[in-house]
Amino acid sequence: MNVVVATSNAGKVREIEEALQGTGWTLSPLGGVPLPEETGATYEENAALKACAAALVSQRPALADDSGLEVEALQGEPGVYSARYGNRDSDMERNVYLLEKLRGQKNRRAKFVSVVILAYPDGHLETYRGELHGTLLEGPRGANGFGYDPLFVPDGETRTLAELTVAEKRAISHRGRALAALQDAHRSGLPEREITPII
Ligand SMILES: O=c1[nH]cnc2c1ncn2[C@@H]1O[C@H](COP(=O)(O)OP(=O)(O)O)[C@@H](O)[C@H]1O
Ligand SMILES: [Mg+2]
Repeated sequence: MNVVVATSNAGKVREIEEALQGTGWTLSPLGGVPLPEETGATYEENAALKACAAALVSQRPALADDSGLEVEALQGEPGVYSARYGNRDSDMERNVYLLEKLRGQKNRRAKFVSVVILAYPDGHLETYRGELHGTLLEGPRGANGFGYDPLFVPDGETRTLAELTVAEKRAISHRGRALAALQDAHRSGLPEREITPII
């Protein structure tokens, strides 16, 4: 199967390529296809917007991830707005913004959520979800990964996500789990597919 990876986030591309290595699928980059604005209120809606747009334009199956960090002490913020949190332009600035919001806060619990959608040009959608629970540090550690990885220590780990290799992160992460569920569904024959007309 030739699948378009509907993201321009280099960190996600790296993780998706590593996770799907064993599938035998050919993964194609988005190319110049512009992704729609994320106007949805949920990860599911945003992932569907991105995957459907890419599937329609390319006329091939397309895979999109919409994800975010939900912080307990901030009532689930930044959630679906993680990519633009505080209107800051870079991962580093968003990490600084988050640390400021959490200054003096004892409750550092948070979780990552990833929703992966595989959309087909005929309008079929497959949806997979993964979560990763952990705690947020008071300063960044590590240089791997992307986004909020340097602040996040998964439960059962002493290292941040940014101190793990791509394979180590995949084995436990929200995105790794969603992508593993996708592979399981395809290994055991094509899954029941939810039929949602795109147009
Ligand atoms: O695995 C992760 N590690 C660290 N941060 C993540 C991870 N997954 C999602 N995020 C954060 O949530 C945001 C999710 O962004 P979104 O899925 O809307 O679009 P994007 O693909 O344009 O980044 C990321 O930009 C990042 O800040
Ligand atoms: Mg989003």
